[in-house]
Amino acid sequence: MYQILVADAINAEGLQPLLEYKDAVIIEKKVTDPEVELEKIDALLVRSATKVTEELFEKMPQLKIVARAGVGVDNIDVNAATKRGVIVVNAPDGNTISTAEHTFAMMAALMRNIPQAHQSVKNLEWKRNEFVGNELYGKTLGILGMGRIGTELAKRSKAFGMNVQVFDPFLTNERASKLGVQNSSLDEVLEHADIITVHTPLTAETKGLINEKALSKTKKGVYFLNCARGGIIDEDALATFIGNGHVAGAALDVFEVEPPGEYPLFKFDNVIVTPHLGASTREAQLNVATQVAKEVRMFFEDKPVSNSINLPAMSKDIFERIRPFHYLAKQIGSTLSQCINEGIQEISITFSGSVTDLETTYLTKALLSGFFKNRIDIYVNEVNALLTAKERGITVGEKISTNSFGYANCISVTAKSETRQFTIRGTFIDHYGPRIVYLNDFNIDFYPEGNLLYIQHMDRPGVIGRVGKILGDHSINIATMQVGRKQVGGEAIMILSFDKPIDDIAVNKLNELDDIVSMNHILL
Ligand SMILES: NC(=O)c1ccc[n+]([C@@H]2O[C@H](COP(=O)([O-])OP(=O)(O)OC[C@H]3O[C@@H](n4cnc5c(N)ncnc54)[C@H](O)[C@@H]3O)[C@@H](O)[C@H]2O)c1
Ligand SMILES: O=C(O)[C@H](O)COP(=O)(O)O
Repeated sequence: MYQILVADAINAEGLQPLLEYKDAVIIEKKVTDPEVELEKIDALLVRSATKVTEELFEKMPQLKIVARAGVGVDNIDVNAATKRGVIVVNAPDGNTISTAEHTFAMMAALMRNIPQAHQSVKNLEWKRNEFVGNELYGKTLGILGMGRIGTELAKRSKAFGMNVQVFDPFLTNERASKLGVQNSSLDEVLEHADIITVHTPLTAETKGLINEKALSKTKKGVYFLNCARGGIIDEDALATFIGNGHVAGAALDVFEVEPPGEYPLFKFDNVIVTPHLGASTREAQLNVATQVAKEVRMFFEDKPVSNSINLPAMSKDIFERIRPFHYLAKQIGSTLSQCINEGIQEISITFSGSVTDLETTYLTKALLSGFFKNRIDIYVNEVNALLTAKERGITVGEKISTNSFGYANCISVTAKSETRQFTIRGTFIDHYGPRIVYLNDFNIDFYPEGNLLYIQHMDRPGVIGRVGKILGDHSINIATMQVGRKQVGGEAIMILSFDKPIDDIAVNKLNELDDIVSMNHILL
């Protein structure tokens, strides 16, 4: 009998597929409840309240699946789950509409002072002049993160006559024009928007996306909304800019620490808040609970799950054969994604040599999952990679070729954006491991792992030395260095690897060097 622990408040009706499952027993208790025998639990169902940490995994040796009844998995240590072979599933689209509607409601309430006016009338006051608001009509809404929720919010805002300007590094102009929004840089949105709302996942990259520097680029009188995750807008910086009158107000549904307790932003009348209610509608809760309950049941019935975040659906035997290429494909995808920081329209993958004996479609999906890692919040894996690409308007092509460029096997990938194309090739060499052997027209040879710096530069005497000196001056030890060039004195590339992450100050110094054309920090 499988023991399923429902640790957060999950809609009971949605749990029906599990309640009806004769091989399972449902326990509705917190993970901290002393009555729960954590060591016997097979499946864990959570929302955002329960933190599923490495420490918790250690206490749950029988755990096989964690299901998140919602989108954000930032409360789950997915790497720790993967290491332990625990599958993680979520419900990516069940609460999209509810969250977009909540964000819209917060925006309208903020612009018309509704919470403040409501409280005032209930205090037996009648201060009509104090609560004069602003129309949404004609205002520019800046959306940072144009995924599912950003897109639904844009549609609603356009219906209210707003101009919508968006920043999402992975959005193509073609898709933006289909959605009727203006595809812009972060700075353009910051400079022009009257209201700015964030809808990215919380990742290392988006933490503090709106910080003091970003706030100082905004118009005086700008409004901010955060119905995504606490921390995307730096709360201290926001408090400073509300305090000095630059930011006219903010509406927040999420906080860096939840519940936030004594909170500096609460002292401002022009900050309105809700307790993480974005997904709290009957419809969304029924949707997400049903989705995850079905997924968990499918998993226990040995059927493929569709919103799995971290594990492939295949027999152990086949997985062992494909594993080295699976790793190579993922690293190629992730390297490619970090080398080309713009919206991609097309990804073409060509397999050649011995790898063609294997299930190449699975490798294509692995490559895409590497590509989407850090770009979107749904931890794309082999199960949902193609669908995700389709949803993002990316055409994916796969073919087999007899040309393996002299290697025993080769995976060659070309990504096309609106302005350019980028090709990367990798191979797996027995007893040696995965290698990237071609990068954007240059032959090269490096191990795709760790902290890397990809530098495009001019092949001039002293460039390598100057790079080495700057890194040395910042006490940064170069572990390996590979160089490639097409002709003497022409364009060249360098791939450096480091034992530990390199700091921004050193990267900025390197960027100042004359002969450096461009630089990408790659974390694999
Ligand atoms: N308040 C709530 O109750 C609630 C409910 C649902 C989701 N959320 C939060 O909202 C987030 C977004 O949800 P979604 O379903 O729209 O996710 P999504 O994955 O569909 O969209 C996220 C978008 O952010 C973009 N992005 C990633 N990094 C970026 C960056 N640095 N700058 C700009 N854009 C970037 C991605 O390209 C993607 O299009 C979730 O991650 C979750 O944390 C909150
Ligand atoms: O990421 C999500 O799905 C939302 O933040 C909802 O979180 P909740 O399930 O705790 O309401």
